[in-house]
Order: sequence, then structure tokens, then C-alpha cells
Amino acid sequence: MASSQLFNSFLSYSSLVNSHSTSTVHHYMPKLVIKCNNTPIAVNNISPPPPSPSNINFSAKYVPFNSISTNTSTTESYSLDEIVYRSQAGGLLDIQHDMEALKQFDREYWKTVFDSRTGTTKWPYGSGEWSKKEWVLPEIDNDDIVSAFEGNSNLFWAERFGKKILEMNDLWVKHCGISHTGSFKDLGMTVLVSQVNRLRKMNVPLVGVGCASTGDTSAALSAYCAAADIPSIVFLPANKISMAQLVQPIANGSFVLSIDTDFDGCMKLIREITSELPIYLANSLNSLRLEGQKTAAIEILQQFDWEVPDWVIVPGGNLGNIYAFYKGFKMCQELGLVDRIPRLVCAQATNANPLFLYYKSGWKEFRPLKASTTFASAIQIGDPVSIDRAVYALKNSNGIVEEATEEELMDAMALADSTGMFICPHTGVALTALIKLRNSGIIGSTDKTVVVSTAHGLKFTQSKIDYQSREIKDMACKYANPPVKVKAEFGSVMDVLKKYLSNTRLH
Ligand SMILES: Cc1ncc(COP(=O)(O)O)c(C=O)c1O
Ligand SMILES: N[C@@H](CCOP(=O)(O)O)C(=O)O
Repeated sequence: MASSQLFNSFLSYSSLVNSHSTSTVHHYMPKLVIKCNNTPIAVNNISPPPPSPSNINFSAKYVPFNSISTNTSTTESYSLDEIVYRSQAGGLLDIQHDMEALKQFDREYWKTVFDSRTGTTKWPYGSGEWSKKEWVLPEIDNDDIVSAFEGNSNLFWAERFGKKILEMNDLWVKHCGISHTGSFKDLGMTVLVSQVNRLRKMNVPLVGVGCASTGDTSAALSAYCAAADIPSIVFLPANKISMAQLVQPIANGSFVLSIDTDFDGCMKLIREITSELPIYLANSLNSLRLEGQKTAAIEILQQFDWEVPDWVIVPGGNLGNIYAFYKGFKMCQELGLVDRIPRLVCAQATNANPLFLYYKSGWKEFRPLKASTTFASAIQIGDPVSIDRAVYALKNSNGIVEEATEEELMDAMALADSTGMFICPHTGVALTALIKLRNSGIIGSTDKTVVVSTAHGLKFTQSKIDYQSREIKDMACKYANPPVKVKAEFGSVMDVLKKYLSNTRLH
């Protein structure tokens, strides 16, 4: 029986005036106190943070992204309680925090606050993301937050992959796919849906929330909306997302439209629809999403005890996430928690590489393209909405853009899996970028390097099955490990085992 058969048998509107709620830092670190000569001594490693001055209110607002990227002052700004996705000139928006208020507290204060909340169950700070609430959405009431305690994702040492494949001893994987719905999108969606929850409580006439998706944004949107009993509507390109991704919004009760176009077509439609109907736009064009996603960068620094990695490699599609990482790192630098930021690498599939081509042209001319089918299906995007944000992030981090062919990304995924990971094809794209930059000597053997794994491998099992079955046309699938069919009798099992063991190293 062909190995593929074996596998088959395993399968079968309106603007509102902001009613600013005040938000100050609270301390929830449970303090263990012992008494020595009747003098209380706090025995936690971390001393309790100083009380926050009651007159400091943290706040954030929308401003034109252009004013950030060109460092120009502007009077144009919007409350986060307004429904606005674009600047007056039609450009992107960004969220600007009151940095002066945040700076009233020194770096040790913030480190202590973040550390004290990590791993607790105290609402909402048990979420890795909301543990940094003052830096994310400072004015929201805790009762309005919709959270599945996302964040706090693994940052693990990829020792064997690093040493065996790349002669690297400081390679790490930030596994953002170990999350509520299996991708980093949860980080952005908890913020966006929380804000919608707040708006609905303020009687803003929003009937629901909508997105276009390659599968992960829709999964996250539907789960968070379902948790808050908010209707969600998702536009999916027909036959272009994995089964595991498709079933998520269906199970969570979204209104699912399967549309005969690609992601870019769905994105165009949802933008038009959300400008006509009171449906809130949940794609990363909406800068609220990036406020959540930036916490993955802050978390990496926190997990390294505020030591800055040399490189962070992120797979890119609609290109919000690469900017979110930049923003998180930059905020830590501006608030003095670190003194530099890592160099960022954005990795694209060759079949969907508009940013790579733009980079290779020396940033001369950006040309949207029609993305071709790729195993990295969640980044099959030819006209990314956050192109300007991505360029800014890369230019300001001395960044690099790389690309991966289908064979390269699938081989990288299989190699990583063979060292004990179980990554998604998009992480295969990021690993390909790493392999290329390492082989060319740009990334050194001792460079502290983080590869961002953006989704769980279990969402993309079909691509792994195709590869492991050597079922992919024009692909050698050189790291495939298909199962062996054997008769149910002792002698046959012994024969195949002896053959296997004769090729296996003994330690
Ligand atoms: C698994 C996965 N990786 C990477 C990306 C790329 O992120 P971004 O669109 O923010 O560039 C996406 C979505 O686009 C995704 O779903
Ligand atoms: N990969 C994304 C594509 C849409 O990106 P977004 O960040 O703008 O929502 C998805 O999973 O849909």
C-alpha cells in the first residue's frame, strides 16, 4: 500500500465622545510575609512596586501613521471609542500612547509590575497580554475585557535544530501558535473584541464584527466574539484555507461566507461592506489589533530577562505583525527597559512575495501582485494592507526581507519537525530565511536569534501528510518519513525492525 493510502486510512457609527475612565496601575502580586523580631519582611524575590500616583492617567488615541513615520506633529487624532480605520488623507492609523505618563514610572517599576502579574489568575492580568494593560489599552474597564488568558507563550531553546542544522547555540522559537485558537491572532483579537464589547455597552450601534481571513484571523475573531456573545461575520476565500481553520468559525457560531476569490478579494469586499454596514472591521488594518500583537515582542524581552536578541524573524502576509513586533520592541526602548532593539527579518513565500520584491528593488516601487497558491496558505496575500507599516519597521530596525520557495519552506518545516517541533508552514518560511541568512554569514553562529512561530502545526496537517507521503508534484520531499506497512506477524515485524536498527546509531 502506498504511504499516502496509509495516511488516508488515518484520516478519513457614528463617532462618540470618549468617556475616559481612569486607569492606574494596580498591584496584585500576592505577598508572602514572614515576621522576624516582629518586623515583617517580604520574601518574594521581587519587591513590591511603588504605589502609582493617583493623578496619573494612562491614555491612548488614534493618530495618522504618517505622523509617526515622518515624525511630524499633527492635530489629527481620534478617541479609541470612535469608529475610524483611516486618516483624513486616507492613510493608515496608529495608536499613540501618552508616553509622558508612562515615563513617570521607571523601568524597574514596569519590569516588576509585569513580572508580578505573570502566571497569576487575577483578572485580567493572568493574560500575558493584559499583564501589560497600561501599555495596550489603558482606559478600558477590566469588566469589558474579553480574554482567554492569551500570551505567556513558550519561548524555547531550539537546541537540536540550531546545533545540528545551523551550528548555532542561541536559537529560540517563540511559539505564538500555542494559544487559545492556535495562532498569534488571539493577541490582537482580545484587544479588538474587548473594545467592541465596550462600545456596545456604550450603546454604539454595532451589529457585529467582520473580517477577511486566510483562516487564523477568522478563528480568533469567532472565538472571542462567541465568548462575548457578539455576532461575527467572516469572509473566507473558498478552498484556500485548511479544514482545521475552516471548522473553527463554524463551530464558534460565526456567519461564514465562502467566497470564490482569494484573500485580497475578500479583504477588498470586507472593507467595502464595513463602510456601508455597522459591522466593525477586525483585520489588522484596524490598529487596535497591533496593540495586542506587539505584546509578543515585550514578552520575548521579559522572557530573556530583558536581554535583547540580535535577530527576530517573522513570517509576513498582510504585514501587520512585523510592525507590531517593531512597536513592542521600540516601546521597551523608549521607556528605558532595554537600550536597543533587535534586527527584524520578514520572511515571505516566493509565491506571495510583494514585500520581498519591493525590498529587492531598493524600496523603489511597490507593486501589489496576484499571490499564487502556497503551502503557507495563511500568507497567500498579494496586496498587504500594512505595507507602509512593514517598510517603516524594517527600515528602522536595519531589517532584512527574505523569501522561501515551496520546496525550501516544506523542507525547513520537515527538518524542524524531525528535531521535535511540529511547526506550521509559515514558520517553515521563517526558518528558511534563517537558514539562508546563516549560510550567507549574515546571522552569526553565536547570534541570539528568535524565530516567531505564528500558528500551531496541527492546523496544517494536510501539508505535512502530503510531504511525508511524498505526494507533492515536483518536490523531492527529501526529509519525508513515511510509515512502514508490515504484516501482523512476529517474523515480519522482526525483519523490518532489524533493518531499521542496523541503520540506527547507538549511543
Ligand atoms: C500563521 C500565520 N503566520 C503569519 C501570518 C502573517 O502575519 P501578517 O499578516 O501580520 O503579516 C499570518 C496571517 O497573515 C498567519 O495566519
Ligand atoms: N493570516 C491572516 C490574514 C489576515 O491578516 P490580518 O492580520 O489583517 O487579519 C488570517 O489569518 O486571516
